[in-house]
Amino acid sequence: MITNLSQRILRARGFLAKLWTLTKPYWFAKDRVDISILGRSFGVRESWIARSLLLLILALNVGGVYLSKLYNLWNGRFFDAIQNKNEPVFWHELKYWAVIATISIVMSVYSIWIQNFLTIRWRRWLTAVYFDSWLSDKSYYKLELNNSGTDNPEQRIQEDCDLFTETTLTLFLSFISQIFTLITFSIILWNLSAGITIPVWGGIRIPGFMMWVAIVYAGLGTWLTFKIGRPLVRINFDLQRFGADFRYRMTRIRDNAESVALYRGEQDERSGLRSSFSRIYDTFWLSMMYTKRLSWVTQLYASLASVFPFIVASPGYFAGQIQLGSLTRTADAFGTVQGSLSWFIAAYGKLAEWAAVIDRLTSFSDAMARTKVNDAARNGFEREEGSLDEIRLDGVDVNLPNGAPLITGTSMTLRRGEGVVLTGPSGSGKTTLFRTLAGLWPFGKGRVTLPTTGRVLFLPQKPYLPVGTLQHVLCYPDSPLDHTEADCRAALEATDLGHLAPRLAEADNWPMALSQGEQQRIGFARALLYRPDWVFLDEATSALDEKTEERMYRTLRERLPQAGVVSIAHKPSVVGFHERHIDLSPSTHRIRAIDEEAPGAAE
Ligand SMILES: Nc1ncnc2c1ncn2[C@@H]1O[C@H](COP(=O)(O)OP(=O)(O)OP(=O)(O)O)[C@@H](O)[C@H]1O
Repeated sequence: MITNLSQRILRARGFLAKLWTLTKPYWFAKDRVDISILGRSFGVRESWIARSLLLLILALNVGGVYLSKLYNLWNGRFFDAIQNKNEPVFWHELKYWAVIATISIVMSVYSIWIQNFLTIRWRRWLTAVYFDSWLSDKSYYKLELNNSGTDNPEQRIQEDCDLFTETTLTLFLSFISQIFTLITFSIILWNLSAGITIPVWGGIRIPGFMMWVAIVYAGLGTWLTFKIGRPLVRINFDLQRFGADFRYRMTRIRDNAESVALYRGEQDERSGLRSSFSRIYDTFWLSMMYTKRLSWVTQLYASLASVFPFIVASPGYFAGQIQLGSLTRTADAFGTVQGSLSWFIAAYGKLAEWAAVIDRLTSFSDAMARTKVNDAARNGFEREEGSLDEIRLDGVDVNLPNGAPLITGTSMTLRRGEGVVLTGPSGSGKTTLFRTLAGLWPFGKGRVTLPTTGRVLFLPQKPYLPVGTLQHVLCYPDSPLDHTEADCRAALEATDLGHLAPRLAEADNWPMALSQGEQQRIGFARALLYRPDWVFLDEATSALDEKTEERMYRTLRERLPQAGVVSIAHKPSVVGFHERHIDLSPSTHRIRAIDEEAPGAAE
């Protein structure tokens, strides 16, 4: 479903096609949700709920237009009563007004409430589509690896999904309601125009005269707005992007607070933040300039609109052709028709922002879809499904993204239950070989045979500690509910972290609260809980003293005797904890694997 959306957006050409591909799936979504009515629960399609809510809002809007029509008629009666000094009718009409106003207020309040309810449902759905797509097939990783040019996915998922759903509904509903208004009031204005004669050449009568004036007036305003305001679309796009970049810089500082503090990097960060904000500042200036130009037009247009119908219709009034009530009704109807025809002008700012949001969301989907397509096409490795007990590399070349060779012609067999250590100079490609085994690295060729079943755990030098309680951190990537508190305590004890056991239920900023060595031992504790069939350790004991390192490896091997243990290490001490040693060292201009125990296995 998710990938489908991205693929469809990728194929869609043109703004409207992209808009439709982005909008349609929710309104036809097959997902079912439970709703509870009078204590009974029903499973209903999300799309049916969405359509029903939309219909309800439309019905309220049509009701609102009908009330405006009643108000227009009331306007005529009310001002005629004033002109005729008819006090009883005046008070009667005021009571009538109070009823219309009350109904109108109740309808508006509920229309807004239901619209908000629909917006948050749609936003929840779309946001889930985006974060599912971002998390699936490791897109979040590949987008960064491929340097896809997609900036700040988190902003697109959080802010753009919000803006898209809210603005689409607001614009659509206001557009539809303006169409209803336009039809209703065009008829009124057309009929009222019948009484108006243009005082030239002895008086000319043009059917629907005021209606034509409104069309010309609104057409002129729309054309001017479009001409002047067009650059605002691009400017809004940039403003959102620069805002997200600025926020991201600060997030990086927070995430690396300790390093920045130790380096005393505040000066550099400050100038980075300044220069990042200066882009926002400069772009905002541009936005101000165009908004000012646009405001000249829209303000003049709006001001003129309030007196314009009086000016055009006044000759009829002064000539005694129409009453004061008809004049005010004509002005009201003209204002409403012209207001509907000027929808584009009023909505221009929002439309510009909306176009930018659609562009950002669709380009994000494009990038995800492309990553998935390209990854499949570019991945030169032949991946074969093997038994749980063996991992094999046959004639594997690992390249850099630019195609330069990193490891060439490597063949090796890793067996479950055995410990293998990979060593080699810094930059020789050890971590990249791990990435290849994890299916993250697409650049290269050769046959990689991996088990399809079983559990695999990678322990990097700096383990990832998610936000949450210590138990959550410890159990990751399992759920904290998958392991009992007693198991977690035992895992902590086994990895010399017993002092943390009382804090299992505590939520803290764990990357800050734990030392590097403690974080690495959390990795080992995880392995004990996760019980993988294969464990890959990438310098996972670099921060540990030799004794602790030995204890960790011994515990790991004793507690998980069936697991294949594959380590990358620079420290010579680690070699002794493994049965085999593979050296990834440069030989002439190439880097190749030498399997010490099975020299024939290496090319
Ligand atoms: N995403 C990437 N894009 C471009 N080059 C990369 C990327 N990742 C790694 N490299 C390059 O690949 C080479 C091997 O990196 P790798 O991390 O595999 O080395 P390593 O042997 O694990 O090094 P170390 O022992 O220092 O950790 C390095 O020259 C590195 O710059």
